[in-house]
Amino acid sequence: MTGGDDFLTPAHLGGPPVDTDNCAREPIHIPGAVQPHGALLVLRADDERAVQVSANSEAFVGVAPDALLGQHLADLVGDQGAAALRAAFAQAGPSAMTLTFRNGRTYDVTARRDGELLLMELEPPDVRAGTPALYHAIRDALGALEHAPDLHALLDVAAQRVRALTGLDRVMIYRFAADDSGEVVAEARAPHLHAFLGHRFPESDIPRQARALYVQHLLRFTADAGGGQVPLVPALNPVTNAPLQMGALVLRATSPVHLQYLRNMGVIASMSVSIVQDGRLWGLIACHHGAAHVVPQATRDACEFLGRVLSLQITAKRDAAVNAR
Ligand SMILES: C=CC1=C(C)/C(=C/C2=[NH+]C(=C\c3[nH]c(/C=C4\NC(=O)[C@@H](C)\C4=C/C)c(C)c3CCC(=O)O)/C(CCC(=O)O)=C2C)NC1=O
Repeated sequence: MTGGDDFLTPAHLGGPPVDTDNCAREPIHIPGAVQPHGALLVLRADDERAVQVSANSEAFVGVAPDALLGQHLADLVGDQGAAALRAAFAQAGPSAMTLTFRNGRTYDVTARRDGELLLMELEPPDVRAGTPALYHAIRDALGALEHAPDLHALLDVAAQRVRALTGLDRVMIYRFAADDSGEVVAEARAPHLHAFLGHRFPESDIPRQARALYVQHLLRFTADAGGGQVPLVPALNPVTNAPLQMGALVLRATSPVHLQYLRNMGVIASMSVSIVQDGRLWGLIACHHGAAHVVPQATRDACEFLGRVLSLQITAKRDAAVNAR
């Protein structure tokens, strides 16, 4: 996804307010801000020096943006950390690691290269990362998905297992119809919550640019729908002279329109994992929580993995049903 004339100018660059008439053109991939539970550092690949950072950098790495811009990778994480990051930046996709910064603080870091830029997303470390309990939960979920007898049972199992893995209040399987409206076709929820199962929602609830982004990037997460957002400094990336492309970033600030939608539903934290079939968004694993909550990196990665397995199993169940005729 790029900027282009089919998107509005971002609000932080003087664009118009987003409303129900133009929200399908909201440039959600270039919000120019991150969610406050993490921090973003962007370095130029050529010289490994910081060129754009989130305004909350001092709270994370102990250096305010003005002093941080221009600093070298090794200044931030030492030579050993820099070597680990170089190996990560050389990978095709994102790499997850835990690093201790020069100020003595340790973070879960998601590192990736995007063209001429090196991106580092910092989040508070996850105590469950790499624990046997997480691996057992993933392995058990895999087995349950593979042994589901039909599509209906498969979707129920997926909702139950993601809820068990994350501890979120509600996990739904949301299936898109041909007209891109959708229906909640499976649900695992806390007993005190009313059911969304069987409810249908209009196409506009997940507009076209969001659906397009979600085919490319399989997981998005909002830790606190009332938590505000932290701008990038400077607003435009000095290497590209354009807004930073943030569609792949888990810290990407969520559309304010969607944040209002979540608050109206009494939902404070939200996560969804794409279910993709034949290159099209078949549906979502849509998760809600009634309080601000950070789903840790390792748990998010496990949910994204289960989403990929679910997509494959849906294909397998569909093909089995066709062959059984
Ligand atoms: C139980 C049913 C149920 C439904 C149907 C549901 C919808 C839903 N909307 C989502 C995203 C967005 N919606 C809008 C815009 C609008 N939404 C509207 O209703 C109108 C007012 C509107 C504009 C006029 C935008 C810009 C985004 C992109 C946000 C971003 O990625 O930055 C997501 C994925 C994100 C997530 O996981 O929370 C979900 C899962 N979530 C549920 O639980």
